[in-house]
Amino acid sequence: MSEIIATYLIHDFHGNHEKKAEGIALGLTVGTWTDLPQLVQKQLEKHKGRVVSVSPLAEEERANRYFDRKVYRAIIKIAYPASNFSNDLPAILTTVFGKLSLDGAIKLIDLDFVGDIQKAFPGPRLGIAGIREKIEVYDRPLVMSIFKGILGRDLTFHNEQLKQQALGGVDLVKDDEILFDQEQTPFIERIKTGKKILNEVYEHTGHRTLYAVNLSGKTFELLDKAKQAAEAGADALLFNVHTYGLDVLQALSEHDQIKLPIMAHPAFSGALGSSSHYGIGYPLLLGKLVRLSGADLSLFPSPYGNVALEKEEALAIACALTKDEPSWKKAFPVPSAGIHPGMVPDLIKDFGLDSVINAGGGIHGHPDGAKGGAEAFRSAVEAVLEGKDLSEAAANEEALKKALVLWGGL
Ligand SMILES: CCCC(=O)/C(O)=C/OP(=O)(O)O
Ligand SMILES: [Mg+2]
Repeated sequence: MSEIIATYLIHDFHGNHEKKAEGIALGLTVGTWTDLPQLVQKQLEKHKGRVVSVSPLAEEERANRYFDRKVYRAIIKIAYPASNFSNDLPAILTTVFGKLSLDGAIKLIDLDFVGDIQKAFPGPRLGIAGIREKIEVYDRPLVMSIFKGILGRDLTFHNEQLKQQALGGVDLVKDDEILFDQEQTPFIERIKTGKKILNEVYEHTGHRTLYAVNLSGKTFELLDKAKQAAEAGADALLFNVHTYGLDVLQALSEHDQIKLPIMAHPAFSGALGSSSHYGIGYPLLLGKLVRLSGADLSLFPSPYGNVALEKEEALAIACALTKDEPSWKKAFPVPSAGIHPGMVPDLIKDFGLDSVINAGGGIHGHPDGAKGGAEAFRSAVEAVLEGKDLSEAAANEEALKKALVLWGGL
C-alpha cells in the first residue's frame, strides 16, 4: 500500500492536538466520517486520511510572542493514501499542504514516501558519484565559483571571467542566478564560447572545469532550450527551481535528450521556508524535495555567510541530500553565500568531503582577481586535507595569504 506521511509542526490555541490532527486528516481527504452511513464508510475507507502520531512540544516563548498569545505546539504525522492523488508533486503538495498552507500556524517539515510511490521520483540522474566521475575529482570537496557583474557586459567579458576562474583551479563555474538571456551574452553562445575557453584551459593546465549555465525563460520553452544546451555541449544546468516549480525540475532531470547535471538554486525559496511558524521546512524544501525531483547539487545558505541559516538547519539540509535512500542517489550539498577561503576549515568540518565550496565575492574580490581567489580556495582545501592550519599554509601560498589578510582566517 502506498501513502505519503506528512509531518507538521502545529501551533494550536486550545491545546487539543488530537482533534486538530483528526480534523486535518479528514478535511484533506474524505471531509467527514462519523456521520456517514456504514456502507459509504466502507467505500471511502481507502481514501481516508489517518493520524499516525501526535507529539506535544514544550511551550516556546518565541512562538507565544509571535502569535501574541499562548500557543500549544506539537509535531503531528498524518498519512494520505496514494489513491487520493496522481503520482506527481503538484498533486501531492496540494493534497498535503494546499489549503492547509494558508492556515498561517502550521509548518510542513517532512514528507515520507511509503511504498511504490517512491518509483515515481527517480531522483538525481548523476548524483555525487556521477558528478565526481565527470570532473574526475574523488578525494576532496569540489570548489565552485560564480560569475559576478555580468549584467550588461558582453561575451568577451564573460569569457575572460570564465577563463580566470578556471585558471585558478575551480572545478565548476556557475552563472549567477540573476543572469538570464540578455542579448550581450545569449544562452547558447555562453555555452559554446565557454566550452572553447574551458577546453583551452584544460589543454594548458590539465585541469577540468565545468560550466553550469543558467536555464531560464518561459516554462514551455525550457525543455527545448535544455535539449539545445545539451546539443551545444553544455556541462551542467543551473536552475532557479523555486520560481518554476519542483515538477519542472523533475521533467528536466528525467528527459533522456538532456541528461545534464542540474544545480538547484534556492532563489525565492525564502518566501516559502523562512518562517519558524508556517511554510515549508528548508531541509524538506532545499533537501529532500529538490533531491527526489532530480537535482544533482542543491545550493542553500551556509551557517556562516551573509544570508546565514542556523547551523542545525543547514546541516539538516545537507543530511536530507546525502542520507542513504533506497530510491535516490545522493546530491551534493552546496552551502553558499558570503563564503571566503577563511571559512574552508569550518565548511569541511561541518559538511565533509562530499560537498561543494561555492563563492562569488570570495573569488572575484581577491586582490589578485578571480584567478587568485580560486587559487586561495584550492590552497585552503589542500591545507585542511593535509591537517595544516590555514595560517601555516599561507606562509607558502601567496594567494591564500592575501585572502586571509583581506577576509580573516590568519
Ligand atoms: C545561496 C546562493 C548563493 C548565490 O547565488 C551567490 O551568488 C552567492 O554569491 P556570494 O555571496 O558568494 O558572493
Ligand atoms: Mg547568486
